[in-house]
Amino acid sequence: MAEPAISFQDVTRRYPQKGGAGDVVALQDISLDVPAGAITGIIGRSGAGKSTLLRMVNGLERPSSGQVIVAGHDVGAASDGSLRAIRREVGMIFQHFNLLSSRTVAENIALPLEIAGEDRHRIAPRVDELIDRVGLGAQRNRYPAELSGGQKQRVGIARALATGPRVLLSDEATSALDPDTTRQVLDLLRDINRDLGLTILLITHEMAVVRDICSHVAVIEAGRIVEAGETYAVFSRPTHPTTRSFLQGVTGVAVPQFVAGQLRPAPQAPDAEAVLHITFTGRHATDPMLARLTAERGVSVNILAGAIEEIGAQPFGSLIVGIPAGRLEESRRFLEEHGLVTEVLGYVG
Ligand SMILES: Nc1ncnc2c1ncn2[C@@H]1O[C@H](COP(=O)(O)OP(=O)(O)OP(=O)(O)O)[C@@H](O)[C@H]1O
Repeated sequence: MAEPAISFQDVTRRYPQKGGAGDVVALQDISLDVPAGAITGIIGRSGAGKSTLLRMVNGLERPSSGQVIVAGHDVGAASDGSLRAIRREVGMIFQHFNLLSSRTVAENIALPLEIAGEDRHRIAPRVDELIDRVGLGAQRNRYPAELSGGQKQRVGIARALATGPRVLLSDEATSALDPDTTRQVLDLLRDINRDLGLTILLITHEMAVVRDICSHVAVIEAGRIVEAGETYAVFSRPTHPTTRSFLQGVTGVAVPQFVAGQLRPAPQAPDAEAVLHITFTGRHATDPMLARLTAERGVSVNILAGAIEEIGAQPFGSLIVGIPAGRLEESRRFLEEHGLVTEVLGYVG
């Protein structure tokens, strides 16, 4: 396998509390490889440790123990000089854009080049190229106050790309934007990833962002990574309750209210129905397996909720169905043998 762009190795970060009340453990024993050239999402709730993790990549935070390796450098152990070199390799964009209000679009984008001591004559053409890249030709000489949120984030992206980094960090970059603008900014990030081969590591609390652009995902909860892998695999077979709860919002299916109120952990009556969550993935996503279950095995299937969507370019379907409890095991075996993933949510009756 190719060398990861970023490697977190047994990283722990503690913050001492005032008054000697013991340490806050923001991150604990984090080990994670971020593949080069991919878009990786770290998803977690507020306070889970996302920002702390992201800020370690450019040395804004240092681990209490463990190592963060970026492009072969141990960031936590880096001297000020090598930290400057690492930061040229790592761009960052922010939820609230962090633009300088007294500078125009072009001047904001030029800033990192000026700081890096780039030759004046080389700055102008580079800024033009970046403005083109993010589609802000008409806004070149405007000030941040004259821009929409989406335009401001485009400036942020152009500025982050100015020094030609290999890694782009995104700190909730679309959280302050409306859904349409979010879509456009995510599309831009995906184009940049594809065209420049840039590694993107983003943090978010929205699974829709992960679904839409991340090839890899890690779920963080109370300072620990509870699940990680390729997005499609994690969406297909989530193993941790936190992942499942994040997925509920984006896979479009929830147990309907009239069923949820009656669900029990075990069947009570001889004619009870089992409520089954079925995930259809990859080449099986559009197979008519439920029709075959009925036709070939004579099992009646009661569809309660369902949706089919795309993750990456692959179809992904979720259905919630009712099946006679007495036929449950046989039906699950049939569906699983044909590549579907099933989970029993409970019983009605
Ligand atoms: N400088 C600090 N001093 C003390 N505690 C801190 C410090 N920075 C972060 N923490 C604590 O570490 C934990 C993780 O914080 P972090 O900001 O990384 O979470 P997060 O997932 O990014 O949350 P959010 O989505 O709300 O920004 C929290 O309990 C937070 O209170």
